[in-house]
Amino acid sequence: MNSLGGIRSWPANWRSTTALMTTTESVRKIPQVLTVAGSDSGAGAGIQADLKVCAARGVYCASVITAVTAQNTRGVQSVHLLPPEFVSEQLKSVLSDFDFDVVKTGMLPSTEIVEVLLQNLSDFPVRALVVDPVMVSTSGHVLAGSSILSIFRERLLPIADIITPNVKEASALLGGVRIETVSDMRSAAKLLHEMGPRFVLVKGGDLPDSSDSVDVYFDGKEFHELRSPRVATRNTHGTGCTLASCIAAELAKGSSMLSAVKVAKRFVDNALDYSKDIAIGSGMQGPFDHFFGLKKDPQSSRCSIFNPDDLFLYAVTDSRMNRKWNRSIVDAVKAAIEGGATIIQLREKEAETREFLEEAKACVDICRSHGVSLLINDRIDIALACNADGVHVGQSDMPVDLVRSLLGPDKIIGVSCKTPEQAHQAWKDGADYIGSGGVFPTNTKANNRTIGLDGLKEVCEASKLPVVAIGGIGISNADSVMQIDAPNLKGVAVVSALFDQDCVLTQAKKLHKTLKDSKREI
Ligand SMILES: Nc1ncnc2c1ncn2[C@@H]1O[C@H](COP(=O)(O)OP(=O)(O)OP(=O)(O)O)[C@@H](O)[C@H]1O
Ligand SMILES: Cc1ncc(CO)c(N)n1
Ligand SMILES: [Mg+2]
Repeated sequence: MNSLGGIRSWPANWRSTTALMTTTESVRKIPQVLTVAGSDSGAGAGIQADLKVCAARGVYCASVITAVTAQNTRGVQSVHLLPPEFVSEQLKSVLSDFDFDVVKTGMLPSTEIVEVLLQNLSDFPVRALVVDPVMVSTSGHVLAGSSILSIFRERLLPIADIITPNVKEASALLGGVRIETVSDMRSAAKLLHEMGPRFVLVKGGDLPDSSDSVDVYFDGKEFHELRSPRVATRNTHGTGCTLASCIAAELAKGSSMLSAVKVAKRFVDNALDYSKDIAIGSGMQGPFDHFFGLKKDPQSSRCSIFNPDDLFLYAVTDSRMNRKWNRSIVDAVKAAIEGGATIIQLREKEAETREFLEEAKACVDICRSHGVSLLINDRIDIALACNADGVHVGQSDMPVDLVRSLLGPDKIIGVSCKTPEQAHQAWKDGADYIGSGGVFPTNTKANNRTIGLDGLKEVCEASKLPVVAIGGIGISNADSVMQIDAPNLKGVAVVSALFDQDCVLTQAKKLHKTLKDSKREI
């Protein structure tokens, strides 16, 4: 938070105390969020959504209620504001007792209620503040009138770490500017950032005529467009509250802001998709199910999300080669990382499951200690069992949308694609990157059609996802691959060039240098 105390080290290395705390025998602190918001009797949005999201993400959530709404899937019938003094009693009660990592605000329906919130936050400083400036429900009902605009602009936004207005709210905060396109959203995010919040996310769920659902994130320097296919469903009641609470929950677990926002967006996508056909209530704004991922352990999720630049030097292991050179997978992986590999994939086609699992666990430990992500080829079961960072699948392996639903929103998924159509499908299905090739002929994969540099370029141009090139790439031709002039081509994946060699470390270093040099030339 900006002026109310708390820490100021966003975004680089902020970690909640919870994430850093070691557990002792008798005390285990779990991440804690406080939501200050309105009650929705239909339980799709407001306090009820916040509680469900935090529970689904493995985070404790306390709730201070600012208003009670009579609301269902048809709309808001009535709103009852709680007396500001009583909101203050609730705030004092929990803030003096709990050790919150993050405070998230939703419906703050009057200036007086914002005043008591500000007073309590200055009495009890918290580590981070997420402000969802709720003003109008998607059904069109006013939840906080224009009287709150000036205190929002002057006193609440400047102390927020992130604000998450939808397009109507962004427009209201900016005095009524028109926001009808993604470019308008970018301009709005920039202007809102000037009001003082450290990060801005303008949500595009309600943007007219867009087939993708696009949110615009601005950190004061760079914009990120977070884009996903729009889910065709009437069950979108509470998406905004869900997104902001999920951001708060991820921050409480120790995520950086951009990771938190990306995971939250994917959480909303997954929940909407999972619940698109459910029927609750008779109106046009149905709620959705936040617990689609109940089977998974949210606490075990990684703190940092996929960084496309990690595809730079992508090392893929091969058991035959390791046997030939008489080295273990673990030694091969260690040497590759020491030589500069930026991501590792274990590709074990013949290994016994038990043996593979043990090796994979050992590799996870090595990779974690070096901050390098580890993916498993094809074997979703092994990836889950060893808590790898993700998987890489081929076109005839398990479908990517199913892999995504099994692994949840925060694992990395890569998919091999030879054509623009496959690349588009990979994006639609929720992959994080594509591997494209074989670029050149290779002995590693027999009978594999090569696509050449032209084919690679065509796939890169069609792909909304970052691309890593694969197939017959080594020190002699890596430069020609990197020179194809595609901004989303992030690196090369290699097998023989590293592992069918006497010294993996030396080859990795050489290849890393080659890639660095060719990057400099581009
Ligand atoms: N049909 C959809 N498919 C995919 N994502 C969606 C859809 N509708 C909304 N979203 C996403 O949900 C999040 C919330 O966006 P939205 O703009 O609807 O917020 P809001 O209007 O504040 O929500 P609420 O409906 O709770 O008032 C955003 O990440 C947005 O992109
Ligand atoms: C109580 C409440 N808060 C927020 C929203 C925004 O969706 C809503 N509809 N109801
Ligand atoms: Mg909406």
